[in-house]
Amino acid sequence: MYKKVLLKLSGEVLSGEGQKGFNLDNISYLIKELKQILEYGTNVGIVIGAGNLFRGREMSELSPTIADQIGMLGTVINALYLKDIFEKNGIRTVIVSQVTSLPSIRPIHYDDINLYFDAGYLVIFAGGTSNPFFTTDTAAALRAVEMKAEILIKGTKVPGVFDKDPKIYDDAKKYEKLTFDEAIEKNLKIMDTEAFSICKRYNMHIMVLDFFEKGNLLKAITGENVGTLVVPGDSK
Ligand SMILES: Nc1ncnc2c1ncn2[C@@H]1O[C@H](COP(=O)(O)OP(=O)(O)OP(=O)(O)O)[C@@H](O)[C@H]1O
Ligand SMILES: O=c1ccn([C@@H]2O[C@H](COP(=O)(O)O)[C@@H](O)[C@H]2O)c(=O)[nH]1
Repeated sequence: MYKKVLLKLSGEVLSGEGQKGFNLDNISYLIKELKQILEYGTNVGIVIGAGNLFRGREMSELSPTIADQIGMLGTVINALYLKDIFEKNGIRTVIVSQVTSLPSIRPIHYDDINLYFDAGYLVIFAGGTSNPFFTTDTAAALRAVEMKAEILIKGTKVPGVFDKDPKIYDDAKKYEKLTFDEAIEKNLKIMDTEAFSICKRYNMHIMVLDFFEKGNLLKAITGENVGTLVVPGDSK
């Protein structure tokens, strides 16, 4: 049973696949899945994407640095939205970020993260890495290492890592397990190379799973590989 995890959620978890904005059915599903693992006393940090609002790469009319800043602010909007809904549902939540000084957002202080967990809070890391040219996958890798998580769980809309994008290729084959080196060499685009590199350097295992499959998160917390594990060394 994992006791401290960083959960990276795609923004589309909040809207539904291919949708924009917020869908309350999706959010109540997220709350149910989260409550199951919080009941076990697992400390949860969340990095939320912003694909339901803005992705820098989709705003080609803008300069990349501006588009990416808008994308990072999208993650802040998602974090605020989630904090309020979580708290209305009994999940005490703190948002930390380096990109804003809004009244409901605290700065990231390493010394405080464990205090929040010890006090029973879920911690949302908003604002990505605070730098353009990155994505929230890289932010998730950084925050997982910073909070000393036991594993980074990427909750997404595909059931794991495949040899090619399963949303495009019907004959894509899923890996049960692979190494960071294999993921980087094969340029598997489920996550950024930067995210794999950080996790490799700091021995942070990753589990990629289909977040839309009921019960997957709880199974992952109990150590069951319900998607694909990305690990250092020999994947056999
Ligand atoms: N080798 C691969 N294995 C699995 N998925 C892959 C692969 N290559 C590309 N993908 C695609 O990567 C996507 C991962 O999406 P992710 O959860 O990171 O959402 P995102 O769109 O980047 O996040 P957000 O919605 O926050 O912007 C999947 O939808 C899948 O189609
Ligand atoms: O460190 C970061 C993280 C994110 N961005 C920008 O935000 C959007 C949304 O993040 P997703 O990971 O795509 O959900 C991303 O497209 C970037 O434009 C960033 O610049 N730096």
